[in-house]
Amino acid sequence: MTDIVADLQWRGLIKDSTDPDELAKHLANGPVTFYVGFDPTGPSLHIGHLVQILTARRLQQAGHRPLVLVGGATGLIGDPKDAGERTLNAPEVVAGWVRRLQDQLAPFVTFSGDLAARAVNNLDWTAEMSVVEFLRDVGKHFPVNQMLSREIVRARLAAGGISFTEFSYQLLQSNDFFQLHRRYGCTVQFGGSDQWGNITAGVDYCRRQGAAVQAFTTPLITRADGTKFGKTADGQSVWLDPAMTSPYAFYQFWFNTADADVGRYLRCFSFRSHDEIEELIAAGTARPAARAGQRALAEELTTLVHGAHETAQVVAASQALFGRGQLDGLDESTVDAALREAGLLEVAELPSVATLFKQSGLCASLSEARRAVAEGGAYVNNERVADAEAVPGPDRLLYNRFLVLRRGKRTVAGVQLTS
Ligand SMILES: N[C@@H](Cc1ccc(O)cc1)C(=O)O
Repeated sequence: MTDIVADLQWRGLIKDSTDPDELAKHLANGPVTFYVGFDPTGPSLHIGHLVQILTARRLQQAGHRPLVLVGGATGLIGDPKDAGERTLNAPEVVAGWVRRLQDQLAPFVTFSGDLAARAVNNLDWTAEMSVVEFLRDVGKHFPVNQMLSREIVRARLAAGGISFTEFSYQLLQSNDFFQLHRRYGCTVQFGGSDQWGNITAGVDYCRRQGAAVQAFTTPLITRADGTKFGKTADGQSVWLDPAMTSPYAFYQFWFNTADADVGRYLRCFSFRSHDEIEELIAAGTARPAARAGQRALAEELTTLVHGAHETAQVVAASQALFGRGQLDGLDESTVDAALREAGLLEVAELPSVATLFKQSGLCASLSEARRAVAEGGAYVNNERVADAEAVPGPDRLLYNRFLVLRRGKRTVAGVQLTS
């Protein structure tokens, strides 16, 4: 067995733990069944969940058995958050999200072999519990004064209050840990650092009933410049669902990682060896402009989440857009996503090249556009434009609707003919 705790520590993936030495010993002693839970609060997981998803994958690769929980019950209740009371979602909606999240999580772990993962849903043991059972068997173990001292509860009380529903959430998550211990011998729970309160409540609850369990959290991923991790340049969340965030945008998100962050992100997200990561970091320090670390990170994560074909497409598209490859070989969906990311001008009829360069924002005025053409720095579909007044013919359109405009080496925009 590899020393997974040392590896996780090297990668900066352990924030809190019940006891790091005990945890290391426990995980060194043979296969351990562990769990991590996700609540269905929407139709897709996002990049903020990736740390937990990949930590589960790492633990399985290190010889442990994952229980991947999607909270069909807890998703109906809502984990209290700073922003205030959540609105309850309809049970059918939550059930649909449970299925989507289960499908989304499945590719990251293996469901066969000795260490086969298991998908679990806390609705299976929560729905059947009666109120009397809940209050007698679970509630009796939870001192309200301790629950009140939790940071999130204090914050919510100070900000006006919290419903009994959300206040009770931690009892459900605690009961999950105990149920998974009883049913499958689960002895470790981990989650994001915001889960430490729920997780320690569960550890206490299990231990009171004689179950020897341990837990840890992964840290919140931060950016060196203080802005929130997980948003694209234009402030959109980065979702794992390709219909919500295109693989192209997903790739660009990683590719745009700041030099100050890339070393930390490689450790935390990449499955490369420590040596390979150190080499990429050293290469980045020597030649930051080559963005070797960013490229490696973007390729690896896009492949993990969207597969090799999509990754090859987005890499080809990001090169082709900037004149370093063929536009012809790209899938229509990739062209669409890439141009949307670059900025897409929609027109009902094609005007002159100069007008396109102005309307797309690549040039500030028609005279600037004419100058760009005269200087040989204006391209349509990677072909240098000779005549600023010429109107591109329909034969120039990719997939009968797109044009790629480029000014110089770096600035690209798309045109879509909408008629
Ligand atoms: N509370 C977790 C999800 C979760 C739900 C149930 C559990 O047993 C564990 C985790 C979250 O909001 O992210």
